[in-house]
Amino acid sequence: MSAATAATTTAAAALRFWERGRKAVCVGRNYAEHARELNNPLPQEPVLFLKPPTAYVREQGRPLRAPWFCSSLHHEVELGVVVGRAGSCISQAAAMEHVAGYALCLDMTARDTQEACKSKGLPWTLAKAFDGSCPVSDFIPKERIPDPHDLNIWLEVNGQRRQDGHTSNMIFSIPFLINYISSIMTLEEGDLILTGTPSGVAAVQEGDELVAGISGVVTMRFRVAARAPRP
Ligand SMILES: CC(=O)CC(=O)C(=O)O
Ligand SMILES: [Mg+2]
Repeated sequence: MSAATAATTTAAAALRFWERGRKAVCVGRNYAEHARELNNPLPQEPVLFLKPPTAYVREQGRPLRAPWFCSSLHHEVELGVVVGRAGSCISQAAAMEHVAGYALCLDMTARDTQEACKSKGLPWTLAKAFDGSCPVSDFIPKERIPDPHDLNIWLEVNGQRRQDGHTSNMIFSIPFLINYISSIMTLEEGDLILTGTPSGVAAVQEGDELVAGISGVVTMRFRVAARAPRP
């Protein structure tokens, strides 16, 4: 790809990716220590699920809250990869050319609902895809992160560090994930790939303050509100 095309790609995706109505493709169990803490087997292939665009929440927007059916809302801090150029069946060699940048993300999870779904062999949609289930940071242009596999990602609840991971510990690398995902569904400009959470996931309560960061790059802050009322 020419330098001019690359610049155009990055500029286009730097427009508010969370407002573009694109999907979030999420990877589960991509850190061994997290798979172990939930007694899950290590994956042989990436575990994928989706969040709709209505999952996105911005830092200055509404607070986080559990959906009405959930009594155990968990935080999962994750590195997000913002797609800058559409493609399907993207090779690993070309994968990074399709990346416009990054975002810090929280894969908020209705853990009790997820456990119930797992035990019944049902998909995780209720547990993962509810409104507001994906708080995101500002867009981080690709140039600010020379190596996305060399980042410390962390999360604190009320000033106490709960998650402290390093992206070098991902089981499946970003090029592998882009190749794998795009062999199943077309990746479009503005899509977000959540690359999985390190260990330390736990429940949040009403009134908690969550602060998360990529060391040296970005921090973001969210407040937890009361659970949504049953409609
Ligand atoms: C067990 C999970 O919720 C998987 C997941 O989302 C992850 O990040 O790992
Ligand atoms: Mg996750």
